[in-house]
Amino acid sequence: MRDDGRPGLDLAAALEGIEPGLGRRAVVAMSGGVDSSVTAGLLAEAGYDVIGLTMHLTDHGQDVPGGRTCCAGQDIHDARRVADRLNIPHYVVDYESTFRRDVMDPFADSYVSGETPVPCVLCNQTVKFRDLLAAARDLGADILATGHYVRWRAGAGEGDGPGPGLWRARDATKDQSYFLFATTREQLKTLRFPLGGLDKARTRALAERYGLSVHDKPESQDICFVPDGDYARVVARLRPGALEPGEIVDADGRVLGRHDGVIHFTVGQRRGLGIGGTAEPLYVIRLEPETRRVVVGPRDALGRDRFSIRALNWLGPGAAMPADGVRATVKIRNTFDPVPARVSPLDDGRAAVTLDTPTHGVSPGQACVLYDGERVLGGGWIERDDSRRSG
Ligand SMILES: Nc1ncnc2c1ncn2[C@@H]1O[C@H](COP(=O)(O)OP(=O)(O)OP(=O)(O)O)[C@@H](O)[C@H]1O
Repeated sequence: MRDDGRPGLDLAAALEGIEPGLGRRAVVAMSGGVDSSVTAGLLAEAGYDVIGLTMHLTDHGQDVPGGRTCCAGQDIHDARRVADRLNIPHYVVDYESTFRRDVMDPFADSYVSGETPVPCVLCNQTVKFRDLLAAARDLGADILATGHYVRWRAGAGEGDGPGPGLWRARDATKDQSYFLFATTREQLKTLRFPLGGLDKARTRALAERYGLSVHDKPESQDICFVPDGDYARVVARLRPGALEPGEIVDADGRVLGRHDGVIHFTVGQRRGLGIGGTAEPLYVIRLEPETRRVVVGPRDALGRDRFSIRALNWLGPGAAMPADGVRATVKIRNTFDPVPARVSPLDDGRAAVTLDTPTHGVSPGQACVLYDGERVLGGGWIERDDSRRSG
């Protein structure tokens, strides 16, 4: 493949990791954004017979001024224009009810139960890599590609795990591996992520090179169905009973104030507690939805070095996590740097995580993703620690 000579645009690097298409069929999940549009362009250029699929997921947030919603009218229109420009067929699939059932409802229930969920993982796990993957196979696809920034590599043979694995994106600032930890090996056999070796500037340069109108489209929001960031409003709409008031207490159970619903809080939060006048700043230490209590304390009380995770998905060497556990670096939030830990398997697909040093911000419902350097070893969901209760 040639480089077109523009500064910073190395097409050979962009196509690294993409097997030659040779007329094989690729379905591309096209959101109407620049990333998946360039993914489609790259695969067409690599010789694939490309079909674009856009999922209609929700029109939630349409009423929010300036909000870009996923899969709403404008995005479908953009995806269609890109497909026209690339001269590939494009279809829209309606997954609104499954998105509601498998992503939005669990998102709301998770907040109601005092957790801080990561709906993008659920969306990848269910809507994209279960339903869309099945649709792609029905269309005769050899591969399903998305515009996620993560690197896919075929298994390197013995000792390296039975099948393909995931590595962090070359561009650390765009890396989406945290949101993809739950992808199974079976799904990975068909999935490809052609942007894993690119940075965003190169992706935009490629979009221009392909003449795509979306080349300067703004980045999408963190959570596509909460375009203005007001997740509590979305939860309240889905679960009208969730806005029950309660008490803000310290670790000894002393009442310091009142709140209008645990869904407004997340572990580690400092702002918006509405309890001024304390000697030192207070943080949310724990949420107790059963009693509708928000437990607060000094920053020191936030530090935790042990917790458990559930629904462990293993992508490291071997078929499962070694029985005596692994050393890994673990990311407990997408925005946090990985920290060193020991992770040991428990029963029922759970694992015990022991951090080398206590860390702030361990939050039930968030994903804990395990890495060996750049390689994703897998991950699970952080569980609530029910051994601690306010007095
Ligand atoms: N509604 C959709 N229909 C089809 N595919 C989608 C849709 N939403 C997301 N995807 C796929 O999932 C990938 C990651 O989604 P994410 O919401 O993180 O978008 P993004 O990183 O902003 O990418 P893009 O620029 O393509 O929108 C997209 O690149 C695309 O391949």
